Amino acid sequence: MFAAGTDTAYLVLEFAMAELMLHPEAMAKLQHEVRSSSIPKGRNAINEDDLAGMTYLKAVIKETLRLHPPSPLLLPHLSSEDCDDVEGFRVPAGTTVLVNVWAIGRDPELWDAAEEFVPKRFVRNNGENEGVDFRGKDFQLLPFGSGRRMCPGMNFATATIEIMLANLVYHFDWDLPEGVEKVDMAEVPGLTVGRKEKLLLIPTAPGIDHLLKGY
Ligand code: HEM
Repeated sequence: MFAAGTDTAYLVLEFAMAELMLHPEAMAKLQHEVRSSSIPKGRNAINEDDLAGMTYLKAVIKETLRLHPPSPLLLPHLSSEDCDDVEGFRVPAGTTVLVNVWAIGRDPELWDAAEEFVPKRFVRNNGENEGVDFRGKDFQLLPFGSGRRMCPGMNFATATIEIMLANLVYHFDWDLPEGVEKVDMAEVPGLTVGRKEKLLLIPTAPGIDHLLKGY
């Protein structure tokens, strides 16, 4: 499960990079936030200590998890008691229940511009992160599930994705390979959903001034 969880974190990272390639204004905003952070002298990579103020980075990851939850139906659950009325349905004890968090994340009754990648929906006017979170309390955003069986790797996974994404956009600018016009967002359905095509991108170092500023 540990290896599977780590692979899942890479899936999210790949979807985040793909969405950022499709939305250059979001990539520019993220790079601005990450490259404006002050990294202590003698260190040239972003680490966990630098992430606290990076609200847009966190919003990009939340928005990626909203549109691309890697486990779109969570794991199967079993109802332990009779539930007489769930939106007009009776669910007897012992029923296998699948929760479609992919559909909930794209429900236009719950989200404005539900199909669009809009990270700033998770940033408040004062620059802090918007209250809706994926920690299992807000039922419109459940990429890690909710309750007793929710993902125990959530904090590890999000910290890993934040650090990897921050460093990728801090150190490099990214382009599509020659001849490729647009990132293909086709997905492979399954218990976990990944991208159909591998994401191929070309990194270029944008000048190293921002890396050297601490030296
Ligand atoms: C972005 C990355 C990840 C996502 C989106 C994710 C999502 C999930 C989901 C949806 C579940 C099922 C929850 C439910 O059915 O209510 C789950 C279970 C689980 N996850 Fe993760 N996971 C991630 C990373 C990780 C990592 C890194 C680890 C381990 C270090 C991990 C360990 C587990 C375990 C052990 C369970 C089973 C918990 C149980 O059945 O009680 N996951 N995860």
